Amino acid sequence: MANWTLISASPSPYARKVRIALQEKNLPFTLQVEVPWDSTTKTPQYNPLEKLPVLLLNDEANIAIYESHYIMEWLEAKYPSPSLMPPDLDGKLFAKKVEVIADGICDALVLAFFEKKREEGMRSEAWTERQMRKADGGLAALATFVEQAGGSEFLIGGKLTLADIAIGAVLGWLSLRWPDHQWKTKHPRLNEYFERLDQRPTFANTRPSAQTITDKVV
Ligand SMILES: N[C@@H](CCC(=O)N[C@@H](CS(=O)(=O)O)C(=O)NCC(=O)O)C(=O)O
Repeated sequence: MANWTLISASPSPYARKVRIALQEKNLPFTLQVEVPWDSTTKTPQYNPLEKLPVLLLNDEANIAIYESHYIMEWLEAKYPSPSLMPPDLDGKLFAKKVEVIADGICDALVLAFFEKKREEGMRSEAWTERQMRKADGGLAALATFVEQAGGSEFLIGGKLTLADIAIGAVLGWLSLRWPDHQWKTKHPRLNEYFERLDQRPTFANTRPSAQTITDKVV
């Protein structure tokens, strides 16, 4: 096993999925915490898209794996046990669909977050409303999935999968970055599912925290 490094950011919901998966699969790694929005970040050295998470294999090939859903797929393919995917094809595809929605909520909220950082008079309310609408639609979909799972601890097949990790990551980030968002009130069962999931040790020890962005981003 090479000594792996995960380039992460303290609030990152995308990186948190990978942190949880690496721990659940007992794969040791060093956490390298960065502010990807500052010029100090190392991400451009490894990812042409200049985003984290980036998993550095630090081996002779000096391979960098990036894009969180791809890192999750890569880990599951290379280190299938313990598995973080349902055993059946439809279950696997559903878990990936849940990740698409969870990541999509994050994508929309990141866009809304930076729109709000634009100078007065430069912000587009219509753009922000569009992003918040996508996030609310995604949250409603996740709430429906949780309702359909009938209050079970895990979304699919009675065990932890990618679906739970993706949902836990977005809801943990929402709680940190959008504390006034009313999703907990609007979707109480989704919140109950999240609160229980977030007690799992690999969730409890990867909870997001705020970062200070120094550079002017927008
Ligand atoms: N689709 C990517 C999104 C990753 C992403 O947006 N990362 C942010 C940091 S965080 O939002 O996760 O904290 C980033 O590196 N942004 C820098 C940039 O977009 O230039 C993934 O899933 O890995």
